[in-house]
Amino acid sequence: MISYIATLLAGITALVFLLHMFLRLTQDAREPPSVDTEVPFLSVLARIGWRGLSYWDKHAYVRSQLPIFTIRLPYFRIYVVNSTKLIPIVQRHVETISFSPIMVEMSARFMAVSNKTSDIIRRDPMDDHGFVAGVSQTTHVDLSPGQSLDSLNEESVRTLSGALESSASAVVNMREWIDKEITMATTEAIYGPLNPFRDPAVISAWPDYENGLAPLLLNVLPAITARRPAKARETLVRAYKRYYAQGGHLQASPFIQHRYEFYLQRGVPLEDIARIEVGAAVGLISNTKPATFWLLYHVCSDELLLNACRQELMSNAVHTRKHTRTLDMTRVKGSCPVLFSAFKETFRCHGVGIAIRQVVEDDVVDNRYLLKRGSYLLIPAQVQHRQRSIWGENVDEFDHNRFLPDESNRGPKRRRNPVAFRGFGGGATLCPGRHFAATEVLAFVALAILRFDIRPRSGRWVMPSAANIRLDTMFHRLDHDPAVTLIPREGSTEWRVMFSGLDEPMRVSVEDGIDVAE
Ligand code: HEM
Repeated sequence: MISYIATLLAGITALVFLLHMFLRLTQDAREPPSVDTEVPFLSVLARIGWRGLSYWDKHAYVRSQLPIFTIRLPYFRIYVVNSTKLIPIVQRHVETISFSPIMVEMSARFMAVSNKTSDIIRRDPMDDHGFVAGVSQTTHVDLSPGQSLDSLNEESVRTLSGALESSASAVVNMREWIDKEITMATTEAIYGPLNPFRDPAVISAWPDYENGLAPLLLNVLPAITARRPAKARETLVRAYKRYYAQGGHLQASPFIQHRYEFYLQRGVPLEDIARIEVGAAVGLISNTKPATFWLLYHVCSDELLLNACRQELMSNAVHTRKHTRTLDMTRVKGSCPVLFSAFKETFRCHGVGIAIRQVVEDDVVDNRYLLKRGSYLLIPAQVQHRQRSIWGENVDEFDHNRFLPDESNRGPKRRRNPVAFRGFGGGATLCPGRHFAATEVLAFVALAILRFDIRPRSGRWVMPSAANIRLDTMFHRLDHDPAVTLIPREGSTEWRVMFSGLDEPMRVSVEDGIDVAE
């Protein structure tokens, strides 16, 4: 028995020694240092298996304060960028560190397009005239400040305002309520009168699809691991095919029309246009819903913040005429600093997106770190959002005043590094939907708190836990859905919405000049 154990221990020691040798031989000294190498390749696998996606930000960051480090896995490397200084540098290497190859891979897996379309998507992935770059350009144009974005904003806010009209109290599950209204407001604005989300089959298939994105993306034994989401996806694809066949896109927003023309010019068949757009719908609605939930939760659960938001909305953004009140969304966006500060703090505390890129060619960043071709590179937003050196000692608290402009005039403004705010990502893949999403989130919360007292059924607000971070989400997902009572505040008042100024960008990223003064 003793000799058996001794042999086993000797075998394990030899294996660990060999793995260390292999690691040393294959890791270039100029590469970022590798971490979690007690047993090379295996200890990191065990930790990822144990902690899931929270490994990338929580564990890897806590273990290592390195500006950038390497995770060695059996077949590939992952570089994780921690340093705020390195982020803009890495983001400038668009030719060599790119999202395009990942986009190509993802479209084949989770949209399940035909081989023909897969080939079209794969064409020139790194070229400005390639498919991936082309869709991105079209999307950015129609979602940037201008006429197209104005009409999307007006339509979605109008739908929200209609949906939140009520003169009687109601009990709702808060997440379910927000999910439904945000989904309908967004999709009505985007898809127009033949919106596929008017179909109850689409509404009921959506959660299975959205909750199953990770298994669809991973594509390991999909018949077993992704059966439900794949079935839900087919229901959605059928509805989208009907939408295009009936000419729904001809009455839709320029965003949909231009994307449709782009696909047609590239020779994508109708079935696959439907598949691509079902995939794109995730970006349209899946992050706006939890963002709205968390902002409304924080505003309603803090009496001081609630009163401050109501007061500034009433003073700065609401016109009253007899029994009619009009909420001016341009003023909500530009003249309600407390609500806007709470909005950004919500993104700082709950924004958990992990930007993922592939290294397309060997490259050296910041004149010192060698990144090897074929590796992946991650920029976890949570690492930035929890930097004590940037956000201060109260980094772990929700401080709704954190982003208030400095009105104290006590000398020159101290500015925090705005790169550390990554609620909408940054660089070449900065979220093009940020102006639209921000307008919608603020509109929902403003209308909800002006029209209702929102009280938790349990008697007190309890912060929902959101332990699970998932591959497919940019925001904390809730583990349970709190029940609340909506009590109308002014029964006889008629509410309207308007935009007194159009073409207004939202300053929600470093690229927009976000204000993060202290
Ligand atoms: C609160 C809501 C939203 C959040 C938190 C959010 C967050 C993000 C983030 C973090 C990225 C960057 C991903 C990366 O760098 O890898 C991104 C990209 C993107 N988002 Fe959003 N987003 C939201 C709403 C929207 C909406 C409403 C749309 C469309 C109308 C949209 C469309 C996109 C697209 C198309 C990209 C990819 C951009 C590219 O590759 O060029 N997003 N989003």
